[in-house]
Amino acid sequence: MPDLTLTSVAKSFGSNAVLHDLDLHVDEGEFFTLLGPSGCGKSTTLWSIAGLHSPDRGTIAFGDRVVFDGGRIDVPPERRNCGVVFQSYAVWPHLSVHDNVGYPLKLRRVGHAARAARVREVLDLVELGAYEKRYPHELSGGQQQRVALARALAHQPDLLLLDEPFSNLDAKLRERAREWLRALQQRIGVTTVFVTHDQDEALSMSDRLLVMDQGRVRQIGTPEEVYRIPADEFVADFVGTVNLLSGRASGGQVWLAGLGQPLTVPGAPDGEVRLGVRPELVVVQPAPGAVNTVAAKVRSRAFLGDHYRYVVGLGEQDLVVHSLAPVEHGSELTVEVPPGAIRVF
Ligand SMILES: Nc1ncnc2c1ncn2[C@@H]1O[C@H](COP(=O)(O)OP(=O)(O)OP(=O)(O)O)[C@@H](O)[C@H]1O
Repeated sequence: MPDLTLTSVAKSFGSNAVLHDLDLHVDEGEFFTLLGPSGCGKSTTLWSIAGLHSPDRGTIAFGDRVVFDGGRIDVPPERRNCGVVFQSYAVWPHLSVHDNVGYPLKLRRVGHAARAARVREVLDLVELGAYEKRYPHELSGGQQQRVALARALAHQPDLLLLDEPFSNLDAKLRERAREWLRALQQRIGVTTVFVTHDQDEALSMSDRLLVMDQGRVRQIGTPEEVYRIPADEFVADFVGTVNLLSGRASGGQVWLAGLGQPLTVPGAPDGEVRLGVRPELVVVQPAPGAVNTVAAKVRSRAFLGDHYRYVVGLGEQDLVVHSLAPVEHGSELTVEVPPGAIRVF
């Protein structure tokens, strides 16, 4: 399986500049996710890799095979050897499961016997071995989506490209489909680029992910890196929930408006600062002697099954806190904002 490299890829549609000199590298066999809000350019990136869009500039290479280089090289999609699955599975309604999956092989003039054997092999891989003779309307949404995946894998693609493949599935099915697809990808080891705007999907499935905003890379990292050490406010806010607090720093102490005591924030540069704090890292009812303990009033409380979500007043700002500890609405409590839980932006 080749790796994938995009260098300075730029793309505009008319006056709308969609990709700005995008650089990315996907390792061999890696599950790499493009994550970002609607319209940020994820699909345009994926389509450029597949050869369905021609960028204005830049290079795209699969291993050492350059498939796009400015105006000089532009290998057509059918010769890039990608397997692509779109949001709408686009299985052909008039073809049986067998013929849908065998179609890319037929295009490549694979003989009848070899084709039938490979179709059986990939249908077994996606656990649809018993459905070969059925037609798409006789399958559930999840099964149709697996037919689309089998079709994308039939010709042993160099790269698997998935554009929001789960968005038509309901929440429960989507969760199962994630685990199943990730396990399958690991088993066959195909280099995969996955597009989603769903942070849970990106965090739970990826080896690494790229957070994108308006056609630019905000951060590339493992799920843990992106969640725990977000590069900026945008990433912190887009991936997970974060409290963004404004304050004034002086000598490693940050004063928040309306709070009668500073928070200790080692390394905070003097002047106006923005702090990011994950709700689950705030401690309710801290141990005696803890640093950064403050009195806070519970402004709202919601029970979410596996934890409570509180909004507490921290000076003039709100702080969202996730905790297992039951506390009454309106009560005064002490919370701890550990220095290690604070990111300075
Ligand atoms: N064929 C096209 N012609 C003109 N503009 C396009 C075309 N395809 C995409 N765009 C524009 O490019 C921008 C990026 O679109 P793209 O589909 O890549 O975003 P996305 O991040 O995949 O969004 P979504 O999650 O909604 O699919 C949008 O402003 C979109 O309107």
